[in-house]
Amino acid sequence: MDIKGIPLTTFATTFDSPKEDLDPLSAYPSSNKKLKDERLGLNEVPIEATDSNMDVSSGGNNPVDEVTAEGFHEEKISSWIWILSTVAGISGILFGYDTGVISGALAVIGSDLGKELSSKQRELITSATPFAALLSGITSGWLADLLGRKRLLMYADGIFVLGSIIMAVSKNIATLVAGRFIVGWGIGLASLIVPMYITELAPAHMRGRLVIIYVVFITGGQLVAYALNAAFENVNQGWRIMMGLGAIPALCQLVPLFWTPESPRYLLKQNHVEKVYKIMSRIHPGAKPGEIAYKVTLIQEGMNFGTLEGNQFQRLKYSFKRLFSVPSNRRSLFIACFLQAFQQFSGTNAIQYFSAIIFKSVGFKNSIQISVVVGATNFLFTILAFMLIDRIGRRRILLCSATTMIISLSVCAISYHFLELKKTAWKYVILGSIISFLASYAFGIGNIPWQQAELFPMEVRALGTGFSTAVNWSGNLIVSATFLTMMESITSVGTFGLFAGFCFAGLVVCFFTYPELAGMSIEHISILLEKGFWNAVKERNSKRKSNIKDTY
Ligand SMILES: O[C@H]1[C@H](O)[C@@H](O)[C@H](O)[C@@H](O)[C@H]1O
Repeated sequence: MDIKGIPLTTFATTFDSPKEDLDPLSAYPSSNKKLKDERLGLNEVPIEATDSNMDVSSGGNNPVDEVTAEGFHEEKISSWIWILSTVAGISGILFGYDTGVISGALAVIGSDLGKELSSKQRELITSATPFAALLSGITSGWLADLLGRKRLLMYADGIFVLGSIIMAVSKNIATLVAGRFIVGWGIGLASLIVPMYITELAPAHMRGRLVIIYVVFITGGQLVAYALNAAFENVNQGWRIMMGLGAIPALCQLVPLFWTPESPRYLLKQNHVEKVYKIMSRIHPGAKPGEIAYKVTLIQEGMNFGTLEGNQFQRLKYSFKRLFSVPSNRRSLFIACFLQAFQQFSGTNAIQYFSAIIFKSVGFKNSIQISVVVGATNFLFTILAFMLIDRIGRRRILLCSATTMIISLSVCAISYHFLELKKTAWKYVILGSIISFLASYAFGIGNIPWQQAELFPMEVRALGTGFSTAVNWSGNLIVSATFLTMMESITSVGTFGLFAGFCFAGLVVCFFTYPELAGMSIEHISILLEKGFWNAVKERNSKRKSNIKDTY
């Protein structure tokens, strides 16, 4: 038996393990911890050919002996990985579009649903989407393990289409709320699955960029929505078109999804080794068959196989137990949830969703057009993060961007103080500080929390990211539902000052708990977190100084 011409015994002879001799994926018997750690790069030595990893049977010409940790970085990666990440990322358009379009739609809906909308009804229509996303995030993690990432994404598209149609044809408030709820359910599902799917597919050194594709689509979707809000401002029943348009990206994604493969890590969990082998060979066209088998082995070793036996309920129970009982999993959960909370409590969506109202209230006449500029800033700086994240690293980007967010929000709060003293020129400082806040936000905390799946080992990944996705949507709901009330009760100075305070707390916590994860294989991250937050941070800082890279 062999895989693509590589005798499976190649790997068995490597480790002298008669028990596992027919399975390349058992090339690293768990008992041989030192050797396994070395092969996984945990002993911080580049993997080099030694007598013990040479294939004697192939006359010492084993492709494995040419594999070094550095070698994985320099090999050719096919453009297919970009196509797959882009197809998955399209869900981001739906997320961004549906969260961005509502403010414009509510502004023009008038009495089209029978009578003028009250504030309570507006709130209900707005919050139905984040509320449903929160519920689906928290309840659907296990579905990603049961049905697979790809299939669930296809269901999410079906849900989007249904929700968009219901919203477009709604005749009363209840139907519109139902449509918004259905769309929100799809958004919650997609925001759970897409980052996980891309993370599980991506080679370590480009994972940051590939996951950000999703956020580029989110912010792109928001920008399109703000532009349409401005364009449809005076169109009779135009809000129906705006809502219905959401179905188009969903349909555009559904078609190519039929040809998209399932996540290799999910397939491995289902024991579809041959399929994984094919996917990996396509992603790494330059790699030799032995190198591919080696990569697969590394992934499988890190996935802790055999622990997810039993029926669905037992597995869920097991995952749940492991998530909360294993210290490194708890740390992963803390970081993932904290980053999502930091993102939302920075006040970003209060500013984005209500930007037209904010700018109108400080004295700008063309406030809807200015909110398009706000959306464009978010989009452009997400693209900048996309270009730089794998080079600069997540931690450095995060700490820098959080610092400029704090400064921008503080300047904004101070400017409101002077504006209240009737010094109207300060409105330009408010505009500048809000744009600078969003630029810094988009460059760092706007995208890094969506790297969440890399924090969790396979056995708890779906559940863990389900929780952190739910934190994102709860934060979104709380901040957007309380922003206007806060502006009234604690004033604009107090509100922006409070967001600056949240960001300061976020910066401090990230400094002590969030290690640099760029370039690490996802199987290593939880092993790193076993050492504790601060030790992990220190270890990765010193590793980056000595420029030690990781394998796939
Ligand atoms: O990462 C995204 C992005 O930053 C969006 O602009 C924001 O509206 C979302 O809430 C956030 O999750």
